[in-house]
Amino acid sequence: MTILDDIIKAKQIEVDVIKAQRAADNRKRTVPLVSFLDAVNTQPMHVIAEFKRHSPSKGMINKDVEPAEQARIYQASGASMISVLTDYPYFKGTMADLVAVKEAVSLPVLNKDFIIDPVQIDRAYQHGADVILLIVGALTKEQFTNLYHYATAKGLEVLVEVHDETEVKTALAVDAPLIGINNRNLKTFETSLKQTEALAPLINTEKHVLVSESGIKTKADVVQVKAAGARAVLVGETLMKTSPEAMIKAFTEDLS
Ligand SMILES: O=C(O)c1ccccc1NCC(=O)[C@H](O)[C@H](O)COP(=O)(O)O
Repeated sequence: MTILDDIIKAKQIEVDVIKAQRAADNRKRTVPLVSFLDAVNTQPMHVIAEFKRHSPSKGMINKDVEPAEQARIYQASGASMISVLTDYPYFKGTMADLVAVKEAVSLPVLNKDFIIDPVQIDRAYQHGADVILLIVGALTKEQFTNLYHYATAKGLEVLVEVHDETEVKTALAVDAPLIGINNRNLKTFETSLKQTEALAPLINTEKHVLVSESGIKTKADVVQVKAAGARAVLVGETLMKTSPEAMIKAFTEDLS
């Protein structure tokens, strides 16, 4: 059993609750969809800045920071998208965090959660997400393919997260434009940028936008994954713990 197995088990219970409450929740999306992919060729490296209070690997990261304020700082500092973790049991995030962030910024907003059912995609859409995450390793190939097409049919963009060669093939089978390689080993929690270097050659990075996720701490890390073909980095802990202004600036400037 990995932490991902535990999270998915808990998610099934959450999905049952969402389904039970669905009839009472008639929230309509009131905000336009904002594309991440449309702006991807405007600069050599993008920062996807994550609002992440807590994590299974690190425990409490920052309980004091407020989501709308943090998102405004991320946007003003040059981030290209804001990622909001909405899982509560393991990350202490909520859908209210997502709504607060979407209201605070004009950037695209990624709903980072562990999606296993279309009701979660409906919920993300209703709460103003522009992009959702699908973790290939959390789904069967059939589940993944159905959820992928369900989301894109609603106009959402999908960040398809992979951990190994088989999962890369699954992402390529739907021709996913946005593929994230997660550098975190979900058994040991260790992060290694070698994961991006190992899997990137399997992906045509001219055609697919490659995101290197997790464990990005320094400018040297960004330079390393860029050399492997990444066009964006997804950064959580580093931006929640240190000065996000200086970090985002350093991660995006003087790169060609
Ligand atoms: O962060 C964790 O401990 C974690 C554990 C199990 C599943 C997912 C997990 N994190 C989700 C993420 O993908 C990261 O929040 C994201 O890539 C940012 O990572 P970092 O910059 O290392 O905070």
